[in-house]
Amino acid sequence: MRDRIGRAAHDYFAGGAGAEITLRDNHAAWNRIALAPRVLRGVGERDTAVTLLGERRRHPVLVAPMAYQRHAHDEGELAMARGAAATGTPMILSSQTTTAPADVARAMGETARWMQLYVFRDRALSFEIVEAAREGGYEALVITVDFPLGGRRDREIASGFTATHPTFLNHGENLSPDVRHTRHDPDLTWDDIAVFAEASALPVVLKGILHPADAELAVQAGAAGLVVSNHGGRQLDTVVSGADALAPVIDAVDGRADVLVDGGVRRGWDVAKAIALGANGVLVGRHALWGLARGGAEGVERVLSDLVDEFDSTLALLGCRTPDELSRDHILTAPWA
Ligand SMILES: Cc1cc2nc3c(=O)[nH]c(=O)nc-3n(C[C@H](O)[C@H](O)[C@H](O)COP(=O)(O)O)c2cc1C
Ligand SMILES: CC(C)CC(=O)C(=O)O
Repeated sequence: MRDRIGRAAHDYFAGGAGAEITLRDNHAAWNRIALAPRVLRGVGERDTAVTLLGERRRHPVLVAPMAYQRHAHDEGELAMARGAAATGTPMILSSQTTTAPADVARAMGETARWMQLYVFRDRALSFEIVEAAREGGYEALVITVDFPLGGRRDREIASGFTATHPTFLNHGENLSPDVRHTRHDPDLTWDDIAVFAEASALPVVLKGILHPADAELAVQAGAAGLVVSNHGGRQLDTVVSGADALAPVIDAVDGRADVLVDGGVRRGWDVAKAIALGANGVLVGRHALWGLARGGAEGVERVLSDLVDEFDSTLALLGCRTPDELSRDHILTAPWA
């Protein structure tokens, strides 16, 4: 993959904060959960559909927002959108998209798209994103709340990635790590959330919640959903994984908002574990990105359809016909953990 996309882009995509302890743990944490199947339950007829933000979706998987996708493949976000749409997978478009939101919206067709929002010091830039979300028929605004500033990413610093494909916001200038990591508004607080909710007139999802007390504040701030996430291990090293943070957040939210989770999701049984713990949906980041880098839209489609097929067969093997039938009764702390 390094040969295909270059070392700097590879290390930007693959890398995490610090010594990447959290990055490694994100996938390992799913493997610390063991599954406890039930048998003889008549699972011939199954349906992977779930309800997310009040809408019925074919399955619980979404594509996570990821910046600079043209550095992974020439067709960037367009190919990601086509691969996602082919599998009925909602895509969350990054604020740092290298393709115009309107073009991505067209490529998504009937499949849902959500827009991710970074709140910059220059609020006008953020309102441009909100406007693009409205115009492109995006169905939710995903405000990322774990980025007061960029994490210290040793691998990225060592290889010095500079984003050279223009984003729809930066109107052409190259984005060095210094610019990338200091444009965000570090003074953002809970009070600001309502402003963007109002401006967008869209349901708001807060991405980057790990603490149950913050989950409570998110509900009080009017969030329709939240994403339990450590930003793919890219912000603060040694923070808890999404898998481990999930259950306390679900208990705190107590059904008042949708709860999604991300970090290290690669297999159908990872998805099943998230749903069994009580999540409504799961975001997939790098797993989809490597599909894009390997094979464009077809690569994305393959990765996502394999993941959903594997989730479907996991349902059957756990004795469930629908995601609703998954529960904490199906999971144990792994004896090997
Ligand atoms: C290359 C890359 C770029 C990312 N860009 C963004 C972004 O623009 N906005 C955002 O909210 N999260 C961003 N993230 C975080 C992802 O949305 C997601 O939380 C994370 O990748 C999930 O972990 P996983 O890659 O292990 O699936 C990015 C992640 C990666 C790997
Ligand atoms: C441009 C960055 C802010 C995108 C991002 O969220 C990341 O690299 O993790």
